[in-house]
Amino acid sequence: MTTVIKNGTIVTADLTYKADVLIEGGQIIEIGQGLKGDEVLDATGCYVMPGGIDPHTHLEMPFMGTYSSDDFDSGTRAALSGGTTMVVDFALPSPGQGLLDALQMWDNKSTRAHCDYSFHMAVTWWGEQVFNEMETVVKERGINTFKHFMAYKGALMVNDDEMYASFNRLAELGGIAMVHAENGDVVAELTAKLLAAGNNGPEAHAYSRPPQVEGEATNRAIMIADMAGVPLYVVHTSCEESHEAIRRAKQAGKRVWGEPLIQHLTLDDSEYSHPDWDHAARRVMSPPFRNKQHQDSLWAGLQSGSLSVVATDHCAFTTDQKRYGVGDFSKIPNGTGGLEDRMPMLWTYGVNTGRLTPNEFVAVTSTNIAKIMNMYPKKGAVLVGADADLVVWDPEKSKTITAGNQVSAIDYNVFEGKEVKGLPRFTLTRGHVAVHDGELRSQEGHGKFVAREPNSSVSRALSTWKELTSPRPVQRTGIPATGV
Ligand SMILES: NC(=O)NCCC(=O)O
Ligand SMILES: [Zn+2]
Ligand SMILES: [Zn+2]
Repeated sequence: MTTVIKNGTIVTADLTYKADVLIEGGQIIEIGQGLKGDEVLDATGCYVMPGGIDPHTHLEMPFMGTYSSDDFDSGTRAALSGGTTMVVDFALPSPGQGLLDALQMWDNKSTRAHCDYSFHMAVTWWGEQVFNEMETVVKERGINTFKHFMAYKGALMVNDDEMYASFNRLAELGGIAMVHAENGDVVAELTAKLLAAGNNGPEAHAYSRPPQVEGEATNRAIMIADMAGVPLYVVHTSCEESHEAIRRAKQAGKRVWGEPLIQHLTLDDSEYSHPDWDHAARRVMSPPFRNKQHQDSLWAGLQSGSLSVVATDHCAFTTDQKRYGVGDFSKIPNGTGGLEDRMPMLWTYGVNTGRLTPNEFVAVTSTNIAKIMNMYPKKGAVLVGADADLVVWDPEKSKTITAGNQVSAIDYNVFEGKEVKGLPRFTLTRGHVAVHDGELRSQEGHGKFVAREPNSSVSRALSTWKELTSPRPVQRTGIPATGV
């Protein structure tokens, strides 16, 4: 059985051209003119692009006394309905739990996935077991990215010595270090001070995490990664202070990537001043939403290439869950949704405004992610032999985002009321048409785990450079005798 996408314009990270795409066995088998297939998808007036990859999701994640409400079933359905065909979720050991044990839990949850997925591993504590199991995770489980939380003190946070040890181990294994960059010690102090002063509403969450805590931690992580000789990926870059550190590092030749979220690009901190407690609490996430100047900085980063990808950090809690924090903002589960809306929101606010070209859109939503995480061109490409994870994008199709029509399991949407123009006509996951003219036809369990090899070309280049420039003893003649 073959499927052909006809009459569309292919848009990749570097090319735009008219051609048909023929698919068989879940892969692209031919690209050309006048192709024929058993099933025909008409892409007239549409762009045929690599499906979106969301490199940062938390599906059914145990966090702050509860579980995020979208699981691998509803979360991946939401992804597909918005044109995202792959998610990379975080396997998160609780402190003291082994990495392989945690991975087993994520393996069990992800059997319900409707689209392909992969995992990052989180390092939430440090010890011999973690050191040893990292090798198995990389070499046998196909996971090459490891996240470190510099915030959430007393829960997930790791200290500098632990981070340095883990980064060194990753450099040996050919992996990539990731960080949630906020200074957790300072956040804890500010939180206590705000609560003591009676500042307990959701707006105080933002006061407790100013841009400086993110800028400081980003810079610290960059320097530690440089000393360990490991590439670094900074998740949810939300402000100029963090972007500036990344920009400076890149200009100095360091291997660092920054990941803004669609929420930080399009929603600002005025949301926390809303008179309705629920409205503000639903938008509590870390880092918090920032002001317009920070947003401009993030957009400029995407345009110039100092920031590399756009994610969601999808970690959706219901209003009831958010209410755990009534009277104490530090108990509001941190996280927002966005899986379903990332692609249409970025197209509307990025491409339709002229901030991004369609090719740049593909780069930051898919291709750059596949390259950084070492799964290109299986994913993130429209090429013969690539997986047929594709979105047929109708730039004229529009809708108003509303929780009433969303796939996500929660009862609100942080983008409620936003008009988006640019939506999928078809979304294909390994050739299966999961969205057909707006109708969701996805299949539970269709999604497969995508293994990612270590030693990407960037990792290899960096280790070559570090080896070449490593400290060496000076060869001397005539060394004096030791004094007595
Ligand atoms: N970002 C957030 O607030 N929640 C999800 C966990 C994390 O990534 O920090
Ligand atoms: Zn985080
Ligand atoms: Zn996250």
